[in-house]
Amino acid sequence: MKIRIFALAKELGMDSKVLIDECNKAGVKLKNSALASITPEERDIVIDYLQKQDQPAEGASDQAEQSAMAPQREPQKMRTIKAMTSRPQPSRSSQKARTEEEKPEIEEEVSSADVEQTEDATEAAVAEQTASETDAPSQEVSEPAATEEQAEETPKPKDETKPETDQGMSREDYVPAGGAPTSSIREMKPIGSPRSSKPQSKSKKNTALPSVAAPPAYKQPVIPKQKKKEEKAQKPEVRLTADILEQKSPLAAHLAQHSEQKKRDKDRDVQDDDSKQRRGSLSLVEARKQRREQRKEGRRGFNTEGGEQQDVVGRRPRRSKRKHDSSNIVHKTEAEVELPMTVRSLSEAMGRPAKTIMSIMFKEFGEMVTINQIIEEDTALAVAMELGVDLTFKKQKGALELVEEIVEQEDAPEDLVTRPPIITVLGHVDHGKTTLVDTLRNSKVVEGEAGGITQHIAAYQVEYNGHKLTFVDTPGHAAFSEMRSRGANVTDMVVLVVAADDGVMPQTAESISHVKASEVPMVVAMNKIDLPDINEQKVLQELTAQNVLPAEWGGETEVVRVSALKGTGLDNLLETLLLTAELHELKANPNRPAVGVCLEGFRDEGRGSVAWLIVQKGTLRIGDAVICGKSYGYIRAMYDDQDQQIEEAPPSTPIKVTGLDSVPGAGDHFVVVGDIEQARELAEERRHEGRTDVLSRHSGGPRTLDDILGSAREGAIQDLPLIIKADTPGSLEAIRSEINKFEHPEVRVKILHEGIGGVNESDVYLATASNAIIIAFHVVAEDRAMSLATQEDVEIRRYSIIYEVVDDIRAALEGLLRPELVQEQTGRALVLQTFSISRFGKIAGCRILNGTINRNDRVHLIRDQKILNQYPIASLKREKDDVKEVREGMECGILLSGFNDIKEGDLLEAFRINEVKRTLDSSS
Ligand SMILES: Nc1nc2c(ncn2[C@@H]2O[C@H](COP(=O)(O)OP(=O)(O)OP(=O)(O)O)[C@@H](O)[C@H]2O)c(=O)[nH]1
Repeated sequence: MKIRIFALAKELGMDSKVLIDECNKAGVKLKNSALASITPEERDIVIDYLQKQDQPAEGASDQAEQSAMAPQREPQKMRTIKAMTSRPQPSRSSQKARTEEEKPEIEEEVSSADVEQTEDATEAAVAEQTASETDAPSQEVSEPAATEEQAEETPKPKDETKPETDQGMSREDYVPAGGAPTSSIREMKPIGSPRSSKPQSKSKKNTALPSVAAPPAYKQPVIPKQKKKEEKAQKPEVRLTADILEQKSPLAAHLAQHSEQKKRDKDRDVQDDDSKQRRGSLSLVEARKQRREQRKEGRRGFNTEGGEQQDVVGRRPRRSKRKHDSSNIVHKTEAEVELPMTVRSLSEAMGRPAKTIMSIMFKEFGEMVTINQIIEEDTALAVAMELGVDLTFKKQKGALELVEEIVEQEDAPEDLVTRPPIITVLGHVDHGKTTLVDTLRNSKVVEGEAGGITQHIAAYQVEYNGHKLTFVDTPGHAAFSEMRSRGANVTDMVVLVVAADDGVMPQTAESISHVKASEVPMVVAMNKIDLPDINEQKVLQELTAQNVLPAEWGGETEVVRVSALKGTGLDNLLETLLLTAELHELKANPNRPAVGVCLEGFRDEGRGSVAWLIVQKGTLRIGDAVICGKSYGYIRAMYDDQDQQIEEAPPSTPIKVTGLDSVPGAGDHFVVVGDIEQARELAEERRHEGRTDVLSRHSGGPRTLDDILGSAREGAIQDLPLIIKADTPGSLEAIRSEINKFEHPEVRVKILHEGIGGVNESDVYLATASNAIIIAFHVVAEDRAMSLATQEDVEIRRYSIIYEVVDDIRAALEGLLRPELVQEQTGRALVLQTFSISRFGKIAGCRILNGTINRNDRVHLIRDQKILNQYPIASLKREKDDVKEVREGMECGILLSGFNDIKEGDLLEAFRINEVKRTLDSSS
């Protein structure tokens, strides 16, 4: 095979002309053309020549190089290669251990050895080289003889010759693949034979490179190892045996359902296809008929089979295109809206579109409002009037109202259990109230008091025959009424202490008035019966004079003789009290958050703020969060009336507690709330508002004559409570006799207390507690009473002429009478025609026959001369406009509220209701 010069030059990295020159020098005569060709033998000669020129000392290796450069030979001839004996023989084991990296060293050894190059050997080397590249590992494993080893390695020294060949190299002739400059002489290989990359690595070591920039370090591309595929989660082996399927397991059921559904779908598809096919062949009329039938069937199926909707072929039930069903819109004539209100909430409350409200507000007030804008009550009222709606406001409950609600919350009858009675002891000073309580509880309270006069309310519990009784000792009846005036009406019954030696005294009389006003049962304890020279009958007489008729004289009041000092008759008193309590069935629910009253509050040096409380409902426990008036806190410690620490206090238990942040006032209610934060908020709200605690104050009843009249109009009061103080018994008698002349079944004067002398604090307290007014005839009020009256908003009316008193009382009583309601006819209208409008109802087209019809009037519906009923007017229109009034001769549209069966020829008789004031003389 001829070898072209240009190919050889390329192989050797030489210029073709240079190679031709070299060939000529080596004795191989050639034409001066790159296309000239040489035989392989000639090529070997040339190469040999070139090598000798470059490396004269390494002549031995030239032959090896030549053999490496040798063209293809048949591989079977490789066994004829002669091994060089001078070459150091590597041990078998070391050879085996050699790796690819070690090979260059071996090649060096080989190259330095004298190799006897023969033609056969050259051929064999080429063949071996080919084999080594195609199956390199096999070389190392199979090296039967030294000759073979040499044959393997003979191609490698070829790189040693590179520097020589590089000398004549030009860049134009050879640019190695990949652009990296290389000076290695390429070995001659048969066409198509793979090249070995091994010698190239070696060439870098020994070749003299042209002075060009260092090639970039070549990095063997790292082929990412293929990630080991994650093994799929092993699925449990589920075998659906016939048994399982038959057992109707959920899976079996699902599969059955699924297959059934599939089958059904398939069938339907087939049907559809059939119908499509059929449709194609049917005429239009027939097809329509068929579709109609199918729809009918579908509807039937839908209606009857319900759940089997998938079988239905018919069309879905048509939905209404309207967003809102206008028939559902309710146009109210009365509405209640919660404050604060927005246009939206007002619209919802009245059942009118927000747009309408906004347009009214724009027209009437020139206000542009949005749907979420908060509007004032007045504005809302005006809008409501415009729309013919009677609007009321519902105010959101404040925290205080919520507490009040807790206080007044009624318990279910089944939750109630009997509780001890709370008994207040009243009476004149020094008649023995404290001694009585003290003897009952066997302690020495009296001795501890300053001057022996009760300064504070105190409460104690007494046990008798297994029943508990709670006694409240007050400094006097004023305190009792004061408590009552604060709404802290803890007393279930009263023990009126009357000293047998003293009889009924002014404060006794006042106490009686207070008790009567409070309407609690009373038991009289005739005390000091141990004293000599007492007149029991006289005491009974005086009681009777105060309208307290003793039971022994046929009255209702039990009078028990006792000696508080000696302890005489106390059993009898306790029994009487228990019996009275039993009669009144005093019960409370112990299982609810505690509610009660503060009897007294004070600051204790050791314990801080201490409140003397009495539990009315529920059970108070240590740790409860409490609000009491404007004070709040946790119940830190609790003491009973013996000053013993206790953990909880059921209903009717008097206790002293610590833990409140400040000292609460007497009469303040306490309430257990959810947590301390809530208690704090409530207390702060009260303090912030600066208002007197709604719980500790009066219930907000009327205090003046005008108030009384005002509340009377609401039907709240039918009694006129009076306290009459006069200068003389004669004046008192005259006033009483005049007042008693007023007799009316609906109203009456109720004299709570009458007395000679100026108005005192007791009177004011009584008036406060009973919402009474005080008549002061020819007398004035004491300074303290006056200031108290101002403080408590109690009216003290001063008179000097008896007829003025009578006239005012008459006016007050007449004010208490509910006004008479009189109907006034305003106009009549005849129904000419009716129109049914789905959004509103039936509208009567009317003509006004006489008078006027107002939007706020009510209407009698008259049909065939019979009044069917009366209805308010929901809407009054002239043409399309809402109007307030329609006059005689006009036509209008009337919509009645609550009646939708109006007919032509009906007569509408409009009327309004007027309130006419009544007098005591007029018949009711
Ligand atoms: N002989 C006699 N003296 C009594 C009796 N009860 C009370 N006393 C005396 O009457 C005086 C007044 O008794 P108190 O118990 O302080 O009377 P009070 O009604 O509580 O007085 P104030 O606390 O001021 O309202 C004391 O000196 C008692 O010893 C009794 O049954 N017989």
